[in-house]
Amino acid sequence: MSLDAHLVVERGGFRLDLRLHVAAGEVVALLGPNGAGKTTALRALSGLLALDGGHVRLDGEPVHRLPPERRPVGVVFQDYLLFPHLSALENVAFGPRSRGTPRRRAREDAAVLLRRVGLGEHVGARPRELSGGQAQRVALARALAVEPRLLLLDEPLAALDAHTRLEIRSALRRHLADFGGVTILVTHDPLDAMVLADRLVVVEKGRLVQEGPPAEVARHPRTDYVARLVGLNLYRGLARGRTVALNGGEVRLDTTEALDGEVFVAFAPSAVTLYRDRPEGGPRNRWRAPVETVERHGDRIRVGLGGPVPVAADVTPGAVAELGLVEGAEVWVAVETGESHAYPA
Ligand SMILES: Nc1ncnc2c1ncn2[C@@H]1O[C@H](COP(=O)(O)OP(=O)(O)OP(=O)(O)O)[C@@H](O)[C@H]1O
Repeated sequence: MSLDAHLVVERGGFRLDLRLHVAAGEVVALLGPNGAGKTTALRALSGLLALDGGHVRLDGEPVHRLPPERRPVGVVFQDYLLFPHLSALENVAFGPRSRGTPRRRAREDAAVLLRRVGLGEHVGARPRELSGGQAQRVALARALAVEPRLLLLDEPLAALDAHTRLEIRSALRRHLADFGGVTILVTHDPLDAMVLADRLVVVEKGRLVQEGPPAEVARHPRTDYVARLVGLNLYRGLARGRTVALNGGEVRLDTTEALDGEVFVAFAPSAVTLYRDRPEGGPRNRWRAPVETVERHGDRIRVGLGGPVPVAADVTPGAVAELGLVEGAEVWVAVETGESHAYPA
């Protein structure tokens, strides 16, 4: 079971042009900023939007001319779209019923699926009687009930509170591991993507800008969006040996990799140290910058700095007081050489 798709869709001034090749059992997360075309891609795959060009093939068989209800595709929508007047069991049995499965068989299969997602006790419940996490699992069971070859998940955990999200994320991971077809997941949450996906596909302005295993993408972001997503500072600069000139040479960074030419340099906000006074040592990897933002980030404080090379730094709450980190204050920025790495642009 594999997916081979070339999705070309025009919507007003927007054009999606995206190629996707996904192997059986593989989970691909589609990521991208707002308006990048992720939902458009899912809708085109499910058949809710017609293609203006390209194709969708499952196991080599073209399905893009089939109406949505005849495609071997299961969808979990962001808000689940469960039928409010039907029980959990009837919601799950609905798809197979409308595809011609006899009522009794459809209900038996639905009961098995609901047990599998841990809802054996709730088969008779209406959606309003279910918690967010339970409704999410009904939606997943409903998508799996049509025995899809392609499973599409649109922000499947977005409607859940943080605690439930954690629990459902691990449950979803187990269900996806058992699913033999192709899964495509749209999410804004980097953690969902990192935990659930085998491969990330990043889309910006309707085009693929980067793809790869989550760890690889996280280590080597190629766009500002990806860098922000994985919480790294990212720059383009000119490398000569182990030194990279940023912003035309005003700021120089030493890196562990020796390279020549255009490179990306990435480092985590935790690799940045702030000082009130000029730190000792040579001229590299330190510069003066104004504080622009100060925000809580987990148990650290993330400080946004302007100046020649805008940078995010993570410091302790104590450092904020000690260094007087308020908007407009000027500090010295130093980047730990061993923690910044460079790779060809
Ligand atoms: N019904 C529509 N008619 C015309 N253009 C649309 C329509 N829906 C979306 N678009 C345009 O298509 C583009 C892609 O939208 P899409 O919803 O696919 O993005 P997305 O990546 O899913 O964004 P988000 O993360 O905000 O959900 C946007 O630029 C949007 O303006």
